[in-house]
Amino acid sequence: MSDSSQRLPLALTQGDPAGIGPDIALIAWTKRKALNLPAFLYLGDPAVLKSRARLLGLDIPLIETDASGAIAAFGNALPVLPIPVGIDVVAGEPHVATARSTISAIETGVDLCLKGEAGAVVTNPVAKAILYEGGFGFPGHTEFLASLAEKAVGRPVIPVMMLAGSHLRAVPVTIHIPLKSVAPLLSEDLIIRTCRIAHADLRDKFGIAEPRLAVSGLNPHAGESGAMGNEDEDIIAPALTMLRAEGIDAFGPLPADTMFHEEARRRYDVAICMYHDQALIPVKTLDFDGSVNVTLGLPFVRTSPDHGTAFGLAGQGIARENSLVAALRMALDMSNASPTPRAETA
Ligand SMILES: NC(=O)C1=CN([C@@H]2O[C@H](COP(=O)(O)OP(=O)(O)OC[C@H]3O[C@@H](n4cnc5c(N)ncnc54)[C@H](O)[C@@H]3O)[C@@H](O)[C@H]2O)C=CC1
Ligand SMILES: NCC(=O)COP(=O)(O)O
Repeated sequence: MSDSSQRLPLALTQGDPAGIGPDIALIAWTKRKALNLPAFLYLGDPAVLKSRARLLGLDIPLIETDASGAIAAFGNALPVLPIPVGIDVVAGEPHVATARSTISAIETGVDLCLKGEAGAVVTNPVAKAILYEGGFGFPGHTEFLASLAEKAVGRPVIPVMMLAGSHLRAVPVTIHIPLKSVAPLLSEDLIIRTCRIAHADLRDKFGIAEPRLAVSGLNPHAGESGAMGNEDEDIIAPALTMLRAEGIDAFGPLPADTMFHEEARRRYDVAICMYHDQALIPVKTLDFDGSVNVTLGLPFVRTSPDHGTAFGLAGQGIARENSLVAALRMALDMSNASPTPRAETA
């Protein structure tokens, strides 16, 4: 079964219950022995799991428990901390009525981490538009988790999204904003803070003694000496000068089109990119099934599969569990690297 040294279960949120979160949680559990999976506690509605298991033709025992019972139960049953969704969920048909339960699962996962009852929170995908319709006031998990962390530790928390796969780690400096808002939002300060957090977490949670940061430009050819835009020279380059003065190995701004080929990737540990697609396209193209979305800068560990809700696959038996498995493994490794929730020590 799971790593015998695992002290705390991982808290796995249900995500959007109409998406593939329940499917991949069930499938991962069936492979727990073969994959030597870390034990997890599913936070969500057992009725949704049962009906999804029926659709997938799986006979899976569930056990309702709190975090304290999850590791012992995991070998024989899928441990669930019940969070009812309140309606009959149809696989592949998202409904705004489930938003409260989706959010509540995330809050519960964070709470368990901060109380030292779970080693990490692993989030299944949510449909952002459904949550917005339900009144959710954050672009995604990343910013919501930071807000929950801020309340717990009583100081500002800057979350940094990193997508990590077998070929590439990449961080978008700006995340879920319209492309037209990227340039106005970029600042030396934002780039410096993002790079500092990526550097610190790669060192402390990923065991990279001296992380090398390759920083992209914003414009084609990193601005071509100002002919194709000024942000590269006026904002990114000065930020890198400042970071190097602090002893951080950050270089660039690099033309983004030539920094992701195989030989270029050997020169760095993480690519710092200026916007969402600049970072996520190469990661998902190189390793869609094996990459993980991890939030750096938090006082607890959070990972997630790199993919979304894939509503068209829910209940069909064709969703692959690989990215969730990678997220569970990474969560355990990271929580072993920083076993004490920082809220307790703040
Ligand atoms: N962490 C999160 O909560 C994330 C949530 N999303 C949300 O997911 C929703 C759908 O987004 P899309 O852009 O369509 O991305 P998506 O990742 O759900 O789907 C993209 C393509 O990959 C396939 N796919 C995704 N996961 C798969 C898996 N495990 N096995 C096999 N095939 C898989 C889908 O069928 C589709 O063809 C959106 O509402 C978005 O906001 C997207 C990314 C991350
Ligand atoms: N494109 C990545 C994504 O949507 C995940 O965002 P988050 O919910 O982890 O903030």
